Amino acid sequence: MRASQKDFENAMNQVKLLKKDPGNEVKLKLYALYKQATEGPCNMPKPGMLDFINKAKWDAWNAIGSLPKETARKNYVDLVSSLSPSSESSGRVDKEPGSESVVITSEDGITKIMLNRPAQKNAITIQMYQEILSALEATSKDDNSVITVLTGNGDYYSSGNDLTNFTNLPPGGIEEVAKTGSILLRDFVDCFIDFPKPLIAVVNGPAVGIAVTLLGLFDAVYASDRATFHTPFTQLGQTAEGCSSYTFPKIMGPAKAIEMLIFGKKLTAHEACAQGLVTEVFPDSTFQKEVWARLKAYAKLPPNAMRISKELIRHNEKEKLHAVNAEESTALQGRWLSEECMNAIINFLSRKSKL
Ligand SMILES: CCCCCC/C=C/C(=O)SCCNC(=O)CCNC(=O)[C@H](O)C(C)(C)COP(=O)(O)OP(=O)(O)OC[C@H]1O[C@@H](n2cnc3c(N)ncnc32)[C@H](O)[C@@H]1OP(=O)(O)O
Repeated sequence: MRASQKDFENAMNQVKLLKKDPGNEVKLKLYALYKQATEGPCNMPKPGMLDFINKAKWDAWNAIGSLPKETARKNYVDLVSSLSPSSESSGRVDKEPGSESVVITSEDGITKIMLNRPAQKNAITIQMYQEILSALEATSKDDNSVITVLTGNGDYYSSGNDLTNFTNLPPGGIEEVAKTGSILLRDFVDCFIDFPKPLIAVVNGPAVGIAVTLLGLFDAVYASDRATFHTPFTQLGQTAEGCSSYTFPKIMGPAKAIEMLIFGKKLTAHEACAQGLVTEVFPDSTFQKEVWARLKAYAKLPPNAMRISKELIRHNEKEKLHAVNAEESTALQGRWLSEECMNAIINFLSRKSKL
């Protein structure tokens, strides 16, 4: 059966109302069929290899070859209807409660900042960096907030930087991404260096990259025995950040820090605790119960005494930490433009069909 122009237009509207993201592969198929149905065979010059998104779109469209417009229109309508059970097309586009990527809650003097992209292992997007930064700024000024906790929802604490942060190229290209990324990274880490109240990491599962390095700036790190600590910077053509080039050698000595930061050795929770990166490890079965009971008790301690003690312990290091952060952010800006880094990201994203 043919699909009419009206069917095609309805299908286009239905796509906008889908509640669930159909995933990149399906979105590329939809794009390609739409272009074929409206313009015919691919007529655009092939985008450059670093223009990830446009290249993926071009590849998808070009792969359809000379499929007739009529057939592309029908395939588009069929594909949309396979994605749209009747409950999907009710027209409501409200966000489901709890669907935010960063969930911030406050109770009993504890501000909890929870990374909430469990399906992506809590990989941190640009928007999430900004939201965490704003939450830290707000909670540092909130008199009702005594301690602040960063944790993850699901089986991971966080898989670190979302590697697709590098693929959505603005008009200024990869250079602009590297420059704005470096500024954001510096501001983000500065905020952890300056945070005035007790800052606790509740590491509920594996941690990767920046989720690990930042731990050197926390006041206590409680980990489930399921957690692991992995900084595969060299494998990604990147370099250390989060002040870890300074804090890790101080915490665990240069020999152990180098194994992690240069060679990408992954530590278990017990190993990280033995190295001084983790304060205490708990069995996963009782982790949440034990840790939150302890944090509730800590949050009842006199807040000003805790704040002043933190200042006494940390203030001598602050200037040094800001300088290290600036250096690391500049080094990474250069790394993000390197072939080593591009190839590593392309490898990850192609493995995950994200290109
Ligand atoms: C402003 C910029 C600041 C930058 C600061 C610099 C920071 C640097 C870093 O943090 S470097 C570390 C970067 N992270 C990684 O290299 C980890 C990459 N991910 C993995 O290696 C694996 O996904 C895993 C080991 C975390 C988990 O493996 P597995 O259990 O096999 O699950 P999947 O791989 O199937 O993952 C499920 C789902 O999540 C997506 N995903 C996971 N991590 C990331 C990520 N870091 N970036 C983007 N997407 C990620 C993965 O693609 C899967 O998605 P899919 O289901 O395929 O749609």
